[in-house]
Amino acid sequence: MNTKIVETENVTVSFDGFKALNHLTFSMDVGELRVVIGPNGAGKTTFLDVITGKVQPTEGRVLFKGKNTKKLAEHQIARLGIGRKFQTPRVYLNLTPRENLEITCNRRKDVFSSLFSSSSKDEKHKVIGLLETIGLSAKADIAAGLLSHGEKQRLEIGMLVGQSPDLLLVDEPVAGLTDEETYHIGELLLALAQSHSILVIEHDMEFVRQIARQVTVLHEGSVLCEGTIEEVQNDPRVIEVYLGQQ
Ligand SMILES: Nc1ncnc2c1ncn2[C@@H]1O[C@H](COP(=O)(O)OP(=O)(O)OP(=O)(O)O)[C@@H](O)[C@H]1O
Repeated sequence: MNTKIVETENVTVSFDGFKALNHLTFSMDVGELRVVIGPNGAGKTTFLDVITGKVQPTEGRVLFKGKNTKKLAEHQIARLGIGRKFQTPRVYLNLTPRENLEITCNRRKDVFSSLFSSSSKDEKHKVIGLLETIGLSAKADIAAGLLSHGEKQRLEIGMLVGQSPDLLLVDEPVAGLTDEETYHIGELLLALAQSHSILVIEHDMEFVRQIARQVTVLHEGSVLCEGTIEEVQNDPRVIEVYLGQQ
């Protein structure tokens, strides 16, 4: 059995000759929670784009659960078991959190049949469990548009989890959140990490300290260093290119 959930081997992504990723070799284990940090322009978003197939490597290869994703379209890679959370929440604001979750737990149906056909008992239980996990049971039946920014972020994370992905990619989930909301997102990711592989990109070092086990630092499209948060924070190279500027 392959113990790696995702691997990039010597991946380069060139945009008109500029290398956004430069011979990037990275891997993470099944079940791991990994945080990726790095200065602006280090290649963090491109790194997620190359994993999801939004961008093709110019050189090198990407493996998901041991399978080379080269020939696959973005939606096919998603179906292999990757859920991606973008920076801004993408939830249906006119629907309630419960309805938002019902739609995503039931991906084979379209939005209308999900809403107007009765869900099975199992689906209803799954949604109730997810509402609890994301801490929105008390707000399950109000319009999602009335939720705070942090609650919307938690709802979207719940929607991704409802699709039962093997790997969750989470891009800067706490940008623009209050300290309290940031803490809630951290606790949620830690709870989800007990049963999912999660890769988080983040700038907020307080948040990184809350959730991080293993940290990867990207710089100029390559891995600058990897280690525990203490190791990374004390690495002179990281202080020079990143932490010293914060
Ligand atoms: N489609 C593109 N065409 C040309 N250059 C690009 C493209 N996408 C990204 N780049 C460049 O590649 C480099 C890496 O970008 P990327 O967005 O991956 O960095 P990042 O680490 O996510 O930065 P930030 O922290 O600011 O979001 C940047 O210099 C960016 O300008």
